[in-house]
Amino acid sequence: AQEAAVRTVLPSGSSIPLVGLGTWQSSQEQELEASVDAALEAGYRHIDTATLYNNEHVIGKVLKRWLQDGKLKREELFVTTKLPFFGMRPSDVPVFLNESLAKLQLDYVDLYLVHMPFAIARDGLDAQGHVKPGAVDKSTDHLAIWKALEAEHQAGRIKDLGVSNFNESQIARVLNNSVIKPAVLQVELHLHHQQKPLVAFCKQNNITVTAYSPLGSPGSKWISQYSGKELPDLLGLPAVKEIAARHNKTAAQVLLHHTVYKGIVVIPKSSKPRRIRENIGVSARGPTKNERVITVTQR
Ligand SMILES: NC(=O)C1=CN([C@@H]2O[C@H](COP(=O)(O)OP(=O)(O)OC[C@H]3O[C@@H](n4cnc5c(N)ncnc54)[C@H](OP(=O)(O)O)[C@@H]3O)[C@@H](O)[C@H]2O)C=CC1
Ligand SMILES: CCCCCC/C=C/C=O
Repeated sequence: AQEAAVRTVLPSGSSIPLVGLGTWQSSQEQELEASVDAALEAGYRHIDTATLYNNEHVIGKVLKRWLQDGKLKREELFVTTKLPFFGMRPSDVPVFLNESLAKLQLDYVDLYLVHMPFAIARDGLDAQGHVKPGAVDKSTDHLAIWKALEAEHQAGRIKDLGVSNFNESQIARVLNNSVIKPAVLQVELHLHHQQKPLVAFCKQNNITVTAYSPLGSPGSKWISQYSGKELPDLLGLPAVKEIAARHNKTAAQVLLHHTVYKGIVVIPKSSKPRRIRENIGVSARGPTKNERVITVTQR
């Protein structure tokens, strides 16, 4: 819980805790309620959600209870949610933000991300989660959406703005044509996909990076489905297990530490209280002279 207090400051002056709770694929209500409770008990103050996850109402219910009971102050919390790819028109921004705030039972979110750089029609995904032919809306205008987001920031309903799954040129275009700069980039990032050039670009531009799928999203097929590349079981890698044994840590803690010590935020998802506690038990300090850093070729 001590490490949970480690935060990185964003341009607005707010600060984002380096370890947050991921909640994608956590839609089973009772299980998610217990997970958020366990996370808050363990010292998490950063929760990552999205319109797409269909679970903001559950998170809101737990947060309201903690806030009402006086166990938590709003300013201690850091809540991120995201504009869905079926809401990529400027006029959609207030609609989806209102919906998120109502479900989360909050007056503002700490961070609002454009979830994906592309847009699809509301009914654009098939039952397998694939984009239906013709469903991509090529008229999406990132700058027009950004202006609508800036208006919400101005109105005090969003503290910081950011993007997710954007590449360098997409981020640069927003950077060069905005008043409120993107504070955070959330991307897939883990031992086998360290995103070094993108991280360096973000650092140069004062953008904090958040690593999603920091454990490699074990058990989920979505990374291989969209990238076309199979990820090994990162938790089972011999080097990771060896380091874990040497430091009396778990494999998950080794993977998270490898990202967090570089100042990159991690948002591991778990529905298991024991793992939720384990995942926040990582140190943000860098390696000492005698410690070996794992070097892995990017895929
Ligand atoms: N912006 C974007 O486009 C995306 C954002 N995200 C965000 O990032 C979060 C994390 O990414 P996600 O893809 O969920 O993947 P993670 O890398 O966080 O892996 C989650 C999986 O790891 C398991 N797990 C968690 N902790 C441990 C542990 N200590 N030991 C062993 N297994 C563990 C979980 O199982 P169990 O629950 O059973 O413990 C779950 O199956 C998401 O929940 C979401 O908030 C994710 C993908 C895309
Ligand atoms: C076009 C399909 C995209 C799948 C979205 C997966 C999102 C995951 C979590 O944020």
